[in-house]
Amino acid sequence: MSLQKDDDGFITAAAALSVNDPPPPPPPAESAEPAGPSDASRLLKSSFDVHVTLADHQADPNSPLYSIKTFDELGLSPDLLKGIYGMGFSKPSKIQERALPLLLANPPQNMIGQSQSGTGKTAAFVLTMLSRVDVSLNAVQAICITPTRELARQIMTVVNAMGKFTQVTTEYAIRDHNIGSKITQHIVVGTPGTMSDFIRRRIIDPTKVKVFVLDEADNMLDQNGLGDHTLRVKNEIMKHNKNFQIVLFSATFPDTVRTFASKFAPRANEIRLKAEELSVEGIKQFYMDCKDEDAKFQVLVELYNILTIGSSIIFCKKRENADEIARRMVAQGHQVTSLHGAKDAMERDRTIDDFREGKTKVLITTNVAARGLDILQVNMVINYDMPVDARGQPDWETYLHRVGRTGRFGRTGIAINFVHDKRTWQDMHAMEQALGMNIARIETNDFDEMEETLKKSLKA
Ligand SMILES: Nc1ncnc2c1ncn2[C@@H]1O[C@H](COP(=O)(O)OP(=O)(O)OP(=O)(O)O)[C@@H](O)[C@H]1O
Repeated sequence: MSLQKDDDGFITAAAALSVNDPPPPPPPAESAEPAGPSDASRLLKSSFDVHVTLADHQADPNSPLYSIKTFDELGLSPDLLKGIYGMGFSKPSKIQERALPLLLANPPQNMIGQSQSGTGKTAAFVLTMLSRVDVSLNAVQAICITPTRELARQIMTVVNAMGKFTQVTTEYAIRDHNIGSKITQHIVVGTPGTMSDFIRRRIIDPTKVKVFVLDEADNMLDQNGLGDHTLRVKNEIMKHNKNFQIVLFSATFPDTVRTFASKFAPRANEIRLKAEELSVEGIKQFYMDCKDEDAKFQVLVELYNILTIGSSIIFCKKRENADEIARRMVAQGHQVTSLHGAKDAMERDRTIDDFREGKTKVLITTNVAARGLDILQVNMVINYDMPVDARGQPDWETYLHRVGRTGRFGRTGIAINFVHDKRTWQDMHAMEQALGMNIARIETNDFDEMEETLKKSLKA
């Protein structure tokens, strides 16, 4: 087996896997307004009003946010209901309504759940973990793994907010987080490498684990990615305990991974989406035709000169590109920060916390931030480099996750793709074909038109 480090510092295994081998502040619940405006940069003031009509979306039968039930009907305990209502949730979304009765049923059943980005999958698996904990027993009973520390911290915020009125305790399994010699808290949330390390070193005793959750499950099972660690965690739990519930959630399940997922979580209840259902309606998608690679930076700067947007994320292919673009934008007077796997843990935490709180408004990053991040005020995503997989092929799953950082839970957002040569054109068309939608052109020579188009989309 050959081991290599991926772009974000994870050790990844190139060998095939066999299933038979043995606190940042919570995001505001209902507001899409940027938090805490500052005069420090021209990027910071938003001239756009983002109208959130959550009630309308939740009443529309075609929306993934629609449901016919209330949280009271989903079999949750009164303490958990208090936590949910305390977070400002009034009605379940479709995935919550459909998944929760299956997830909470006894005897426990495995679940493979798919739903569009920003539709509330986290609450579904967090409520499952919280519901299954026996608070009279001081032992790890639920384990959740997710690809990045940023996501682990975000999920923990949700666990703590939803579990606020329960006696459930929590701990992290992420790098550079201080823990004692033994974790006895009920729910542990972390990244796969650290989780498997903690189990191997007996910091976590897996014998009492009842629920094992994989968030961003397709990524966690990917044989070229984090699958090796994930399997190890599962096998450790299985050594001592045959009856635990396996819960897999993601917005995407490519066919290659789905087969493996079905073996990983046998006899699972499945909630699936068709390819044409994957796009989120509130996210308007565009492309900008740039003369060449160098011209992309000029277009980016112009875009930020004319637009005063809420918060935005710019995705690049490599860490070095993210740092370089950040450096050049700062030199031009823009306030931006970069985030990627080469930064140390403390800096990553500070960067994402500042961005979440609205202290910084532009995040330049790699695929480390492509999945799961839930920051409601993000209303623009830019694919400075189109996403491609390890073989250089257009990666539409990553595309969906990246653009899904905006348009959260019915909000509006725009996604802009930079294309500059035949190759990037082809990549963009591959996204259109895979997702069955059109990406509209934005004129790069006429800034007034550019501004008007984007403003209109954000207000739509
Ligand atoms: N029932 C609800 N009512 C109101 N808001 C909700 C509800 N459920 C979830 N939300 C909010 O919707 C946002 C998106 O939820 P979440 O992060 O769980 O999405 P997701 O489906 O996991 O997305 P992704 O695929 O990008 O990870 C969060 O801010 C969450 O607080």
